[in-house]
Amino acid sequence: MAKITVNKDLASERAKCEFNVEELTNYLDGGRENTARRRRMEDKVLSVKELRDEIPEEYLSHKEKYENAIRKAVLFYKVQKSLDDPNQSDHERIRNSYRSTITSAIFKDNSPLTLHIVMFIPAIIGQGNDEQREYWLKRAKNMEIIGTYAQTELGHGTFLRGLETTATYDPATEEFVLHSPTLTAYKWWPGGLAHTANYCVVMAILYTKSKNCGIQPFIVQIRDEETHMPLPGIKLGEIGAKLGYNTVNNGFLGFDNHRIPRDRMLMRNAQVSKDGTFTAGANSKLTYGTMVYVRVLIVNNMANLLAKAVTIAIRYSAVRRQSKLKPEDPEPQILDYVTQQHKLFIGIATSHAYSRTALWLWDHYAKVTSELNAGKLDNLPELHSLACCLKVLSSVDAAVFVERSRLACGGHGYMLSSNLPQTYGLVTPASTFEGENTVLLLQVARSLVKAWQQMLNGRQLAPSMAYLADQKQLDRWDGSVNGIIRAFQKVARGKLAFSVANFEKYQKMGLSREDAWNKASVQLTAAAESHGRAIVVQVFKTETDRIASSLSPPLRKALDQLVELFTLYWALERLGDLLLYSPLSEVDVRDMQARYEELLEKIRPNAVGLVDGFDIRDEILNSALGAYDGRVYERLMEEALKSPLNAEPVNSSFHKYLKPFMQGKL
Ligand SMILES: CCCCCCCCCCCCCCCCCCC/C=C/C(=O)SCCNC(=O)CCNC(=O)[C@H](O)C(C)(C)COP(=O)(O)OP(=O)(O)OC[C@H]1O[C@@H](n2cnc3c(N)ncnc32)[C@H](O)[C@@H]1OP(=O)(O)O
Ligand SMILES: Cc1cc2nc3c(=O)[nH]c(=O)nc-3n(C[C@H](O)[C@H](O)[C@H](O)COP(=O)(O)OP(=O)(O)OC[C@H]3O[C@@H](n4cnc5c(N)ncnc54)[C@H](O)[C@@H]3O)c2cc1C
Repeated sequence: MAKITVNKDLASERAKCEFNVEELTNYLDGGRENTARRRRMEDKVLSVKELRDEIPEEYLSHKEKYENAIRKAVLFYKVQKSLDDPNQSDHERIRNSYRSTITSAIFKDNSPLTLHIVMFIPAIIGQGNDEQREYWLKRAKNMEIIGTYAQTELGHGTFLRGLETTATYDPATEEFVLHSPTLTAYKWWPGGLAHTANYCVVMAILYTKSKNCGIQPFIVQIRDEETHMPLPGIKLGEIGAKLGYNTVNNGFLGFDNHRIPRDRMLMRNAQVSKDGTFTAGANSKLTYGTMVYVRVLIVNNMANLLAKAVTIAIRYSAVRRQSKLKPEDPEPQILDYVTQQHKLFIGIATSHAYSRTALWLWDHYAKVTSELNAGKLDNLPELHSLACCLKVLSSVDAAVFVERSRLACGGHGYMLSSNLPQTYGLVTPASTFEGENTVLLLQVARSLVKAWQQMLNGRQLAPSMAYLADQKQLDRWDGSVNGIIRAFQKVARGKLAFSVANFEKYQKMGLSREDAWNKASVQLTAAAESHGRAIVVQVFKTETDRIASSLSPPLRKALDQLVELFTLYWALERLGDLLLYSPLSEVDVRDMQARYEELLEKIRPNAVGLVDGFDIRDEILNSALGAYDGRVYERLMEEALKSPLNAEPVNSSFHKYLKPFMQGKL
């Protein structure tokens, strides 16, 4: 293997690191064997040269980007399949891949098959009865058919009960008639729907015996399996260029009285019999299960995308020298500016926080799902609330800290060759898709208000809300991590109590329950956000303590510093709340600020080691600024030279427009 020359600043950063980077990687992967397995997979995928782009994607046309993405998606799927361990259960396969970011090496803007894997197959698993699973899963998993999840419409994304697509049962032919009565009823957004999928799970309002039976899932063929032409009665297309996700092939879909057989309604929960009799499921919200699943996955996805962005920004900050700290000294590495450390170290800590939280949530999801399969529904509301609030917080934080990583790279962060703009394009839609964040916070608030009433009635609360029942005030400020976690719980409790009081006050003032809720909703969403913060700091601390106990002291120390930094960062961000709801004094604030600055200083020598520990390969980072060797300027120039405009010294537009214009001839 050719020896790589590493930028000397990066090399000296690596020499300074106080812990063993490989040990950190193994910790993040969940063990040495998992690291080895992940690397083997990456080696294998990256050895396929056809999966690499000859021309940077950004110089392709919209159409070429899609065609190139499909070419790679097919090949990538085959390589992945050849590495698959058939003995793993679906649950193990997903859990074991939580650190896999190899997809990013192939697609800068995500794959057109994402929705097939992430929603179509899970919808069949979650919504299909045994017979339907048997038939459709085999076809979907073998890629004999490609599907997506078609729920959102041009007129409605959030309000599912307001969807306009109808599925009307016709007992005479034992068929459902799918129809889009208006333009706003067109399905709009589903990934892969435009030109990739030939099937989809369509969420539509079921009518049988002239009754609205609510939203139900239907598996619908939309294109011919041979010719790929849209079937009669189906209008399909692409929705156009977007901020990101441009290779995901998001599409639109309209139905003109399109008929499908009765057995195409996914009938795990609710059923329609041959004569049109509707049997409701145990809980109508089980129909929303696919969304809960994806919300859980998003938390992990956010942690991985943030790890990528912060790796790029930290390495760049070690290489980049700018300005002067002291007049007599040379220009320092920008990583030596404490403001730069403040911008970036929180990104490292946040990626760890959500990576831990995602695993914790995934295990909780798996437990509740197996209960649901056994007919026990008691823990569904808590799971829904947790998935909503952790999806919201992880997506908001990832978007903020990815963008901050980009800004921290100055002008070069604006270059597509840094891969930071595209990474932002991948994190920011997560605040919208799978439930718009404000709307999901209102769902969390709804569950908190309910819990509050249960507490007042002396009933036991779900574990993640149990802290609400602790009525004891904090008698003194405890600035330890555990002390701050308790203070965050007091903040969440206090804000909830305040918003419930206002909600009730508005009703007493004569507002209807709905109007009072709307009027109190800014406070309610703030209480929901605080509840989420309390959960994340607590899970981050307890899970790190639990898993890191057997690590070497230097690594343990570095992880404890990240947990403390994360906790202090949010305490300082939420000073107003803490001053209102905890016995925090001005002196305590000064102490916290001093400790925060001390932590930045302690983390500084380990910063490069910490991001190296994420072990994200250059091919996955795809960044001129973030490569392992730190050849930032050389790579920026190499990438610049790939611009098609640099292929010729004089562009034809000079002779056509500029020259006549400058010579007054145009
Ligand atoms: C660590 C392990 C991970 C490993 C990872 C492995 C690697 C794998 C690769 C992963 C890649 C990751 C992902 C990245 C790519 C993602 C691509 C995504 C593309 C996007 C797709 C989409 O966006 S699909 C469309 C999504 N749409 C939405 O989310 C719509 C949002 N709207 C709603 O959900 C609802 O309308 C609503 C909840 C806002 C309101 O519904 P409704 O009006 O019907 O209800 P109410 O408000 O009246 O509430 C009634 C009652 O129901 C309860 N409830 C609501 N929802 C649920 C639910 N889902 N489950 C359970 N209960 C629910 C609600 O709380 C109320 O209860 P009450 O008791 O009455 O209070
Ligand atoms: C990249 C991307 C990929 C997507 N992929 C898919 C897909 O594969 N399949 C699919 O079906 N959908 C998909 N979607 C659609 C996505 O799920 C919706 O955009 C999302 O659910 C939000 O709905 P909306 O766009 O209708 O927003 P709206 O609900 O119209 O939201 C607009 C504003 O109104 C506010 N608002 C709405 N309702 C309330 C309320 N009750 N209280 C307070 N405020 C409210 C929101 O907070 C927001 O500020 C995708 C979207 C994106 C961006």
